[in-house]
Amino acid sequence: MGSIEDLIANITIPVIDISGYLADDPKATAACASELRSACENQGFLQVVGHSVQAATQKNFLDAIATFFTLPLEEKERLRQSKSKCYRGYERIGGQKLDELDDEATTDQKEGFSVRPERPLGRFLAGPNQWPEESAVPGFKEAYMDYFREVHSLSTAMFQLIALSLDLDRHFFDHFASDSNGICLCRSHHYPPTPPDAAGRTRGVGAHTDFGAMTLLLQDTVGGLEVLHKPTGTWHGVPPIEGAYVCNIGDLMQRWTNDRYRSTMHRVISPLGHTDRYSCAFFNDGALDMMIEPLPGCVPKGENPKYEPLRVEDHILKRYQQSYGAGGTRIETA
Ligand SMILES: O=C(O)CCC(=O)C(=O)O
Ligand SMILES: [Fe+2]
Repeated sequence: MGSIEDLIANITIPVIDISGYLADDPKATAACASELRSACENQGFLQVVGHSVQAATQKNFLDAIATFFTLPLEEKERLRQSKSKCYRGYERIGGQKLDELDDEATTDQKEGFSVRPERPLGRFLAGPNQWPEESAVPGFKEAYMDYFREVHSLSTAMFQLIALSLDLDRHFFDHFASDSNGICLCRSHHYPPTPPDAAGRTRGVGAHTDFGAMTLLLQDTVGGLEVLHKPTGTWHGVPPIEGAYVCNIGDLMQRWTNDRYRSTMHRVISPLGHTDRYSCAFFNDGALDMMIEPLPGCVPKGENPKYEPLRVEDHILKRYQQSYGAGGTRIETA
């Protein structure tokens, strides 16, 4: 048996090439489903390469968000999320606190911009997006929406692969992943660098698990995302692979699979020196009225499910209230 140091040194985040699956090759599909199953049952994190999102779409998008974040704060604040009544738009540094491990934690040192499917104002999270003037960041909205469409389509394909990995019908999650009332969120982030003389390591995003079912994260080449290996309590960097998606299971999917697939704690350490980091997380959390109850195939014979059925809206609303403060539904009208 190896030592604990060997174990820790050998912890890696698997990289899965899904090109064969996307090309409908049955053998490659079976291999991808099996690799995905193992990643979801163990680390709860993987990186996806050979996917369908065009490199040019990613590049235009990353360029567009970098330009957006250089706007003066007053201009970005005009699009602030709290004004939108539906969690869309700009979030200044410190707008969200995600650390579940430390009650005293400082707020996250990141700014963000959130876009969701365009909807009339009404239910929780429904409403119009907020955009800067076209002249302020030319091409921003178009680059964002092109990216949104492509990553949403990849997310649908990933849910089909998750279905196959659980020996379910390939289309089992289609309704969840592509419902026209779905509450997807495409949130871009900017992590300003920590000055070299700043004491300690700065929290970009505090330790947390994701709320929803599955996240697809595009990160640039700077690095800083770390994943917790619970048995040893050690943090492991997710090495940036240009163009790849970091894919992770969220709390809703952990519950759906009766704890078979893992929603793993992760955090971001701010970049040091003079480098800014940019990333974008795409969360596909189904539609508000959907019920999540442990999948029959995930409950061992003779055992009861570990969880009661749960409505997506009840779960997501609670997590928003925790991370944005008790006034999770607080609306600023100014
Ligand atoms: O920016 C990153 O690398 C991760 C962001 C994240 O974990 C989140 O938005 O939930
Ligand atoms: Fe996260």
